[in-house]
Amino acid sequence: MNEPEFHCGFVAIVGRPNVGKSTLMNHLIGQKVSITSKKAQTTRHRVHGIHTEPTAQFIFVDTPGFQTFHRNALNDALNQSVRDTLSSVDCVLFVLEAKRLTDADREVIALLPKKVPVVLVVNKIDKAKDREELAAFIADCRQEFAFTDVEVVSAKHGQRLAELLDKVRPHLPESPPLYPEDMITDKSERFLATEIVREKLFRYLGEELPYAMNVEIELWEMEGEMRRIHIAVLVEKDSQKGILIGKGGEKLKKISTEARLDMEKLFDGKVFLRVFAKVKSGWADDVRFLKEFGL
Ligand SMILES: Nc1nc2c(ncn2[C@@H]2O[C@H](COP(=O)(O)OP(=O)(O)OP(=O)(O)O)[C@@H](O)[C@H]2O)c(=O)[nH]1
Repeated sequence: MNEPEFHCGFVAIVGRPNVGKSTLMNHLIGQKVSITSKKAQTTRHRVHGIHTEPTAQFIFVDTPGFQTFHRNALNDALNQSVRDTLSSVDCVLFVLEAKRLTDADREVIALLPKKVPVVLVVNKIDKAKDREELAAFIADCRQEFAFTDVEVVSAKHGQRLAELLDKVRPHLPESPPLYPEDMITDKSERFLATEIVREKLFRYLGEELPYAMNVEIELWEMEGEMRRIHIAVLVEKDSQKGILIGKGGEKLKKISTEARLDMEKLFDGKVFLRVFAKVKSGWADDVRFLKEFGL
């Protein structure tokens, strides 16, 4: 008897910040690997999540959101990285929030590829239950772009995700699996550690957080079973450093403690974590520096 055909391919998830891309990817691969928060722009790096079935493997690429307000080298680099991602995948999932089509969404639509199938994913349908309104919304969206297919989902509640996969599967080329079956992510512990710190920064600094901020690992050592980790938070100005540290160092302490607890859970071992602020003036426009981040 012949072996059944195997299909394997890359799927990009795009959309403006906050539409639910990370939540969607986490549910599609069945485990939390990308950090979500209420603030925009938490996933700055390209990451892979993998979903393997008996005859197919979906390799998801989570792309950064778009920043429309601060135009500098950092954002140009982010947009370029989105374009590069979209031209190199087998299928694109374009995510929208149900009944919300904004100018920021249209900016993303403008970058959708013409030669790659694009499935429109209308997310957060738990917040938009009226069927007729939803149908009218989808019809409006179809005026904006020639989507290959459409699916309505609730990423957060895991609704209609199997149906969504059914619409992606036909676009995966015939190929053996590229990753081992039990692998759900190719992100390293180091990357996950910086994502955890980034999430805490968003949570505790909120609107005060400068967008041009990054997180860098300065030290990563194993001491027996314990990980010793030093993480620098790069800010542009001394004043931002002050905001980050907080009165009597309270804020940074809280960020650091919570990040450590999350890391210990994720890595299943003891962590000694030091998080500190560092001023790197004008770094957002320094493209050479960005390259060190793989952007
Ligand atoms: N009600 C509802 N909320 C959702 C759903 N999916 C995601 N969210 C929420 O929307 C917010 C943003 O979700 P994320 O997954 O971080 O969004 P993102 O598009 O990855 O955002 P960026 O990383 O900023 O690009 C979070 O508070 C999620 O809990 C959904 O199906 N229903």
